[in-house]
Amino acid sequence: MVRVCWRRWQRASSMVSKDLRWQRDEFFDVLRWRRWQRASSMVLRWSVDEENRLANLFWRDSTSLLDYVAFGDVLIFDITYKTNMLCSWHMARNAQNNLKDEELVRSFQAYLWEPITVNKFEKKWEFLKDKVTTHKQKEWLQMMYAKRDAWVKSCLRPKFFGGMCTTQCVECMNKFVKDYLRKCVKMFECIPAIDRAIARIRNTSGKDDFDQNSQRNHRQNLESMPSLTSDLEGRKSSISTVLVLENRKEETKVVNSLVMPPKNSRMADACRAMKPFGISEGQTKAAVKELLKVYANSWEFIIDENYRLLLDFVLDQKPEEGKGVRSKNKKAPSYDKTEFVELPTKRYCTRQQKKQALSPLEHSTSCLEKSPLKRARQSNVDNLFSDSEESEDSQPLVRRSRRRHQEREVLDSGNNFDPLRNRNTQLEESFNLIGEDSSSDFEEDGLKLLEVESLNMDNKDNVFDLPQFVAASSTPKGDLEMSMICHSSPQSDFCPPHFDEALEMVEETHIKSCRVEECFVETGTDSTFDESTAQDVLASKYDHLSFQSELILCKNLIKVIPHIPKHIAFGCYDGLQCLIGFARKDIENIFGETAKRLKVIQGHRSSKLCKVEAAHNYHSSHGVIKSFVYIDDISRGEERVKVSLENGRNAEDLPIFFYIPNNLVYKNAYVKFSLARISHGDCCSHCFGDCLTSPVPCVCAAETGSQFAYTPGGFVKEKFLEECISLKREPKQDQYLYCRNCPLQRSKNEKSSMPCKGHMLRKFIKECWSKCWCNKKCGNRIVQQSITVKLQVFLTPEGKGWGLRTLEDLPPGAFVCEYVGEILTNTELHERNVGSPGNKNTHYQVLLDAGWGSKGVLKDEEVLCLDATVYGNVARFINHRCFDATLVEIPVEVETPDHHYYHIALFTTRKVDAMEELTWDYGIDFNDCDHDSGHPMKPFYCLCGSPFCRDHSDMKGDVRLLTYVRRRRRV
Ligand SMILES: C[S@@+](CC[C@H](N)C(=O)[O-])C[C@H]1O[C@@H](n2cnc3c(N)ncnc32)[C@H](O)[C@@H]1O
Repeated sequence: MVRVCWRRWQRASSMVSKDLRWQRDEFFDVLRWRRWQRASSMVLRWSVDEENRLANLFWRDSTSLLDYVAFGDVLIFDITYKTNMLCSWHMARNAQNNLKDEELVRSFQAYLWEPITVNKFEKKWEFLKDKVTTHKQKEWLQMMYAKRDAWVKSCLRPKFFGGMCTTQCVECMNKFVKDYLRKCVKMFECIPAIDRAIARIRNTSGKDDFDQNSQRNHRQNLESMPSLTSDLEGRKSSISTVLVLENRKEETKVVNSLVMPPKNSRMADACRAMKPFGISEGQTKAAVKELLKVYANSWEFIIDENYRLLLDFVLDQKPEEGKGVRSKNKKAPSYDKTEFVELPTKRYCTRQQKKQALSPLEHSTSCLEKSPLKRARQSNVDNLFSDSEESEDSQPLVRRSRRRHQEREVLDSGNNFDPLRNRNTQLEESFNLIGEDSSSDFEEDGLKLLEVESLNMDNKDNVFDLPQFVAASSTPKGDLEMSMICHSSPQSDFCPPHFDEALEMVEETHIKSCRVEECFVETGTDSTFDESTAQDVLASKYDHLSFQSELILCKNLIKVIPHIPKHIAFGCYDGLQCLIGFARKDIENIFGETAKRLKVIQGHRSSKLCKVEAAHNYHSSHGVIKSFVYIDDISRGEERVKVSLENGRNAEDLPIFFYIPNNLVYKNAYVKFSLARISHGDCCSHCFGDCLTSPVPCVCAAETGSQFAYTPGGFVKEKFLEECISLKREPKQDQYLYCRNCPLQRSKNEKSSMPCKGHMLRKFIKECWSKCWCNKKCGNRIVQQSITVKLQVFLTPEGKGWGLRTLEDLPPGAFVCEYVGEILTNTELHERNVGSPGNKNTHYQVLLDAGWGSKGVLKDEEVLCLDATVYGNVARFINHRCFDATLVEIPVEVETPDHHYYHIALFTTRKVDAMEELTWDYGIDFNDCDHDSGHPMKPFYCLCGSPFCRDHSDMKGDVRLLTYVRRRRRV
């Protein structure tokens, strides 16, 4: 049986002949005249694109609504029809012809059938490229990628397409509807034509129903009487005279009175049936009375087809006539009639009622909740019901923050392909057009619909505790990550902070330019509840967020927020070193066999966490009890290899910082690498497989004189390494660049800014990356592979604090690690340091000044530096050594050829033995008395021990002595 109901016509404007611009007023005049005069229960929504052409059109009538509630059927027109869009069905077929590799075809087709976000699309595309084995495959995929604008838009999640999310043709329906449309038909001619097609379908399905019913009735009639239907009535009328028919009707009434349920129960049934549509008992009764008058007190027409007549009757009441149809206290929405042709509907119902409306379909409703896609549909049902105004007890859809981001997006004037931005613009347009509260309009994105109670600041204390700690960061790829850690003692009525409020808070304090495209809540608990109880508690707390399906409960705090840097918290407990925040299981993993010998102090009774005496006491050779701290992996799995920490000498305070494997953008830094925004010009389409094996080096090698900087073994080539080292060790005057308007001096805000002190000209390496067509294991991707060397943080004996050493022998030119931290603008760094007493932060700050002076005046947001004080990786432990350091830093471009942002990669300068300390020359001028060199790391008394040490300060000896004494005392 074909049921047709919601009709959504995506890109319907394409039906208008190309040079004919969309004449909106003309169209709506026609609509008003043709349709809206007749059917006041119609709902119409549309949005227009930048050129004022119709982009989306959606309409439904009362029958469609009934059908949708009952069957969920939607008619979608082929959105690829006469557009530049590619049909996914045809694409899938072409993929088979061109790729000729089952796995590759399957991966490609996944794009077509699975809903996806822009970022995920780009990320997944990388994997696809990795599977390419022939040039033909590469060429075809390259072509499809270039044309992605024409097909991926419709795969983007999550648009409501009535259960469909691709550009696939609805072949059977298309074929049917096509017969009703002529070529180059105008829009306003098109709609009646489609209506005719729909009417035909309904008629056919009605006839099918009739035939089926008749057969059944016939059988039933043979057995018993009570199967009188309107169909039977119809048949009677066709074979009887008027008189005979009247007699039959009288007989029918008598039979009805015998077999039909009593009047009261019929009325109650009718009220129950109308309730889901927001029609009150009073309204139903009034309407039934009217109908009974018309139909000579016969209920059969009213009951027929699930009270369809009754529903139509109630809905078709004009507002002024609709006694009781609309509740008195509701105001009519103030539509601009010139824009919005007719009141879209007369249905008003509460969300509660909406839920009830679906109660006959309880089973399917419960399924809806489980599936995001279905939930999207559910939200559209909701919106359909509430299309003109919100009922009193309905909850506003909170979209403040997201909309704010959308506005920003609209302002953003990048020309690159960004379907999401276009979509948002259209949506905003549609809101304006309709001129009603956008929160009650149809949702473009069911998955993101946040049905959140509106925030009542006055009542805040009762609603939630403010988060103890909020951290936000955005990755260079544009993702926003936010972490909140709250106390959750079992006694308190714990409620997680309001999501929207927290988002706003973070936005105010941390983020200026983020886009929230996806909201997933991942949460966990450290409570003593068992997992399922905790799950229930959290689910109930987050119930108002409608996030149930995304709620992920993790067993312990370590995994609470998996994508957020982990805080390695160390502290002192009764004079012993403690690790706080580790689960017992993790401690056991770390300490393995020795865990049994550790004194594990159970932490708060509320916690699975335990405080661990990490100081493993043992007797030294002198009979002194010493403590030994060993941590298996300070990166906690963020790196590919474990990075251990060992403190075998004394109980020095352990470092406190958040381990991050990649740079984070703090606030204003202009580092936005959304994959979707990188243009073709910035990526190398000649790459293929492993670029190092290619006879002709790809464009990425241009930076290093058309030769790759790496050997096939993954080391920096000797010659290039030598050049980098000598640039660093013996810089010549002509190797310095001077800015016309030095940002370092500028940030000091002094009236008479000092001239630039010069920035060293450095050699860059350009690596292939995600957008290139080589595979992930391409030899020209070394820094991106992150750390592969076994490293250990240890306490230096000379008094330099913590240091880093290698646990394996390393050849010259080996990549050790990247210096990772927060990316700040120089102004932000300056502000941060001014606010920190004694400039404590400066120990971990590095400038990204390799390209300064080569271009014109740098804008503030392009003047960048890294701060690893709070967020950093293992490189923050690398100490300085004058001149003959074991490491040299080489700027590496990965995502962008623009030199204002790059990665600081550290490579060995020579062969380094296992257990040898890794050092690099910070480039500090120790003799700069004013500390005005511009280097963010302020000079210290250098204890590098190099024969070429540049620090000739007399104090050095005293510092060494002090350190020695301090250490002796501790021991
Ligand atoms: C990037 S951190 C290196 C890690 C640091 N040692 C720690 O414990 O975290 C830089 C700081 O380490 C210390 N440092 C590094 N190299 C040093 C050296 N050669 N002599 C003395 N102190 C040094 C200085 O305090 C400097 O500000």
